[in-house]
Amino acid sequence: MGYLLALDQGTTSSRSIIFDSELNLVASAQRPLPIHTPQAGWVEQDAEEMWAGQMATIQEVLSRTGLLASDIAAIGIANQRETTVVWHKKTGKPIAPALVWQDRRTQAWCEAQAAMADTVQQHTGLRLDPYFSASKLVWLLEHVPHAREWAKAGELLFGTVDTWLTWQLTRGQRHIIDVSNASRTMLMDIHSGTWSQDLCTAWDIPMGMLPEIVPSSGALAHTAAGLLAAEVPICAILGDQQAALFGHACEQAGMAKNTYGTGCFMLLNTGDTAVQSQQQLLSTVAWQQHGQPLQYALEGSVFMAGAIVQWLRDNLGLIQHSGDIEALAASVPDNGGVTLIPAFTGMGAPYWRADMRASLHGLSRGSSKAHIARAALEAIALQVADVLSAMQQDAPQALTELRVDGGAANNDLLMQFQADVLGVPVLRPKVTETTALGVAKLAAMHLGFIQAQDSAHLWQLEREFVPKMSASERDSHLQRWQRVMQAMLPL
Ligand SMILES: Nc1ncnc2c1ncn2[C@@H]1O[C@H](COP(=O)(O)OP(=O)(O)O)[C@@H](O)[C@H]1O
Ligand SMILES: O=P(O)(O)OC[C@H](O)CO
Repeated sequence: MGYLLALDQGTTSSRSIIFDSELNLVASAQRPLPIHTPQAGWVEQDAEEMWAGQMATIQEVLSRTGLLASDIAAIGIANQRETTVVWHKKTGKPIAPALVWQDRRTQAWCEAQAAMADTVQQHTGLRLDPYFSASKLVWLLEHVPHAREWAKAGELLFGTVDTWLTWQLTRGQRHIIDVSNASRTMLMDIHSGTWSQDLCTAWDIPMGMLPEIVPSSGALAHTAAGLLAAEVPICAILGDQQAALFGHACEQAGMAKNTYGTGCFMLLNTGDTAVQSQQQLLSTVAWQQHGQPLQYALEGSVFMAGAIVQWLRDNLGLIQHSGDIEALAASVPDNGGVTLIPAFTGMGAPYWRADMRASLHGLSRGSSKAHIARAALEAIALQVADVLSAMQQDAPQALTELRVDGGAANNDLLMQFQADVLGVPVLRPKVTETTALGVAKLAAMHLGFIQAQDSAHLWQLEREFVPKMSASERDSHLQRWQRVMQAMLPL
């Protein structure tokens, strides 16, 4: 008894991580999660494969530690957000593959809804964009044969990945979504934390298929009898980026983190105020602890970060492993004039151009794969610089540090360049499983293992990257990036 099991269901992999009651990391298990791109702009995952992989990691981490299910005091779930699953209530079978957050097939639908953009922003804090679940849900209702008729008859259920995992963990007893995940559907009123009847009516979405919105912590559910050797309570659920914000102990307004995973997600805690962005950023629910008011964040979402490295690895074969990019990029002193605009799935914040596609600029006869590798890492950091600059206009308190995590945050060259182009120290913690730590901590707080005032001490610095670049060099990087970006924006 007394251990916490965090499920971190990301786009790249499913992970299960066990922490002890003081939140020391005990063990973890990981399974890659395949991604399918059957058409340009389409990005899918198999929801059943996702669940099977997640369950396998639970069993693996338990058997590796020798712990029993009865030793686990609580499960916390952190998940890739927006990804949309629709399944049959009776059989639990998905009606189609999960439409992943990166999927852009609903671009035309979003364009057709343009007149609703302001209403959407006022109600949900979001931009009308294919990124969010609502357009994906409408697409499934319109394109899967019989889907709308089944949905109207109450035979289908919708969920984001937390809903799907909880449904599986409880063997269909609980159909719930935590409020942070619900805030990413483009169907929730961000101020009240309830489903927007107006938006559901406008888009003909039967509200009966929507899950119950619950706080991010509490006695939310428990695993079904027979699934594990004991029934384990589920005490915390958060979208993975909100979980990382919590894991970084950014619990006070004004604190920010950036996660470098498949995409990059910078979140700034704005306390109990849902800031209406003037800079094309998103307003989102950070979390709601049991019995507490909603807390909010401003978010800049970048669609391609570590995924650029995966593209260089899998599509171009420039490297064998993601981690190899650092040595390749470090083998040249600079980018040799090469700029990569990574709009593989359009550009997210602050551009929001679903119609844009990626390009390589400034290639010469002397350009090598090392220059492209360097341009790729720089593109990750420069997108983050764009987001930070937008954020500072919305919430003008100066950011004095940036806490980082995610797979690509292990790349020292990238982190140094990030500190250089931001002009702000970049702080990498000892526990880089920040997402898992965040949701485990939220569960631990609910159980009383951890007190709010102890939270900050759980975050420990591993390395600080101090800006070293001269102001003129920084300006020249930022200006060149902007010049190329503006030139590549479709008319
Ligand atoms: N050393 C590295 N340098 C750059 N990118 C990396 C490195 N290691 C991993 N990555 C990238 O990080 C991503 C995986 O990070 P992770 O935080 O596990 O992502 P997610 O939570 O989205 O599944 C992959 O896209 C991978 O290419
Ligand atoms: O899979 P990740 O960790 O890159 O996170 C995906 C985000 O939640 C998408 O909004």
